[in-house]
Amino acid sequence: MKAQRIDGKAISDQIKEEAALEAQKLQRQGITPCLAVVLVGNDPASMVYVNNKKKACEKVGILSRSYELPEDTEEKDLLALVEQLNMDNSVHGVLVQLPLPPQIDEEKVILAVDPKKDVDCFHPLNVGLLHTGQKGFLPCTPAGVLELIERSGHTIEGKRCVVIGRSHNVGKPTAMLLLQKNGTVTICHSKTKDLKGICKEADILVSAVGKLHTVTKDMVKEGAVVIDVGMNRNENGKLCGDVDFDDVCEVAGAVSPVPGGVGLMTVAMLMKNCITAAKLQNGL
Ligand SMILES: Nc1nc2c(c(=O)[nH]1)N[C@@H](CN(C=O)c1ccc(C(=O)N[C@@H](CCC(=O)O)C(=O)O)cc1)CN2
Ligand SMILES: [Mg+2]
Repeated sequence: MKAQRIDGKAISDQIKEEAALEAQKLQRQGITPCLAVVLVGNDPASMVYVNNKKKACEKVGILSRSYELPEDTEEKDLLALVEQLNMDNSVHGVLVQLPLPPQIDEEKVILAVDPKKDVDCFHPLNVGLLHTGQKGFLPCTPAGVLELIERSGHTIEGKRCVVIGRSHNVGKPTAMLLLQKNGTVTICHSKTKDLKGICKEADILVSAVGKLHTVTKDMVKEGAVVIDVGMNRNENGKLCGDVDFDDVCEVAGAVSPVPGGVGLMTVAMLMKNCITAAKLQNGL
C-alpha cells in the first residue's frame, strides 16, 4: 500500500483564500485587518518565519507592521512595545516571534499581550478558553494539524488518536482539539512506557517531538493517518520531520510531509486568527 501524501501547500492555500475573502468583506466595511509582528534578534529561522508571515498577510489582504529589535533588547523595552501595540486600536493582532533571547522571560511577554490580540493563542486566558471549549482563537499549529486531517478527508470522531509530545504550544493543545472532535486521545512523552505499542493502536498519530526517526514504520498501524509536526535537520542539513516518511508511507493510509505539511498550516491559521481578531474588535 502507498499512503496518501497530505498536501499542506494546497490546504494552506485554500485556507488563505478563505481568509482573503473575509478580509475583503472587512475592507468593504472600512476595516483593514492589521497584524503587528515583533522579532527580537537575528535568529535565521525566526527571520524566515516572520518573513513568511508578512508575505502571507500581503497575499490575504492583512496589513502587517514589522518591529525588529536588536538581540540585546531589554525585557522592559519589549514589554513597553507590546503595551503600546495593545493600546493601538488600528492593530488587531500582536505576535512576538519565539524563541526570545535568554535575557527575556517568554512567559512575561506572553502574559503581556492583550488576550483579544493574542493571535498565537499563547495567553493563559485563551488557553483556558480552549480547554473549556469556549469560543476564541485556536492555536495555529494545533489547529493546522486538525485542518490537515479533516481537509484531506479523514474524520476524528471515535478514532484512537495518539499525540507524541506534551509541549504547551503544540502537544497539549493538539490533544485538546482532537478530544473536542470526539477522538479518544492519548498523550505520550519521554517517560512513556511501550511507546511503540501505544502508537501502533493509533488511527491518527501526531508526532511533535523535534527528533529525527521518532516514528518508524514498525510503530504505525496499517492505514493510519500520520501527521508530522517535527522540524529537524538531518546530518546533511536537510529539513526533516520526526517521521521516517518513505518508510511509514509503506504502512500508513496518509502522511503529512516535512517540509510542505504542518509548517505551512501554522501561517495559514495565523491569517485566520487575524481575521477573527479584527472582527471581534469591531463587534462582528
Ligand atoms: N510567536 C510564534 N513563534 C513561533 C511559532 C508560532 O506559531 N508563533 N511557531 C514556530 C515557528 N513558526 C512560526 O512562527 C513556523 C515554523 C515553520 C514554518 C514552515 O513553514 N515550515 C515549512 C518549512 C520551512 C523551511 O523550509 O524552513 C514546512 O514545514 O513546510 C512556519 C512557521 C516557533 N516560533
Ligand atoms: Mg528566554
